[in-house]
Amino acid sequence: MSERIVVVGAALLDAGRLLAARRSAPPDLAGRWELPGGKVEPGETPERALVRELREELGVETRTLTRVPGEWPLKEPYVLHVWTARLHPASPAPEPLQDHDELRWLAPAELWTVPWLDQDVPAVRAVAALVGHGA
Ligand SMILES: Nc1nc2c([nH]c(=O)n2[C@H]2C[C@H](O)[C@@H](COP(=O)(O)OP(=O)(O)OP(=O)(O)O)O2)c(=O)[nH]1
Repeated sequence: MSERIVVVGAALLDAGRLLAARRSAPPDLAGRWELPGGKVEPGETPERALVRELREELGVETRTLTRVPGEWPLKEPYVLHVWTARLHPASPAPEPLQDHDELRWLAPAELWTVPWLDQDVPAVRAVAALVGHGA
């Protein structure tokens, strides 16, 4: 039986916009857009994993808010869980420090203007439904 590994993704929200991140690696994912985040490590809560990953990848300080209902299969053995998050008021602005080569804050009307990873599309739809982002 294969173990599932949870990947946490952030629906990072600011002023009604959602942060999308373009992956720079690995080659089969590069150029497509995702919700920044990463694997939950053993013994770590998803919320802590998300704060850690966003600090490492984007250089930001964040607060995790609520789980977006649902889970989405990625390449085995990974499964994607998504949490809404916000920047701390004193956080630096996000920068693509690791894993990404471009970031974009998407207003509701812009949500589908980036080529999301195929496996992220249903997750982004669920985020849109939860936060009232035009889907
Ligand atoms: N973070 C993130 N990963 C995703 C998404 N969609 C998707 O298929 N993935 C895949 C890419 C990877 O195969 C896997 C884990 O993501 P990751 O590479 O960001 O995880 P990580 O930072 O913990 O990885 P690592 O470099 O430390 O090994 O999930 C998504 O929306 N966000």
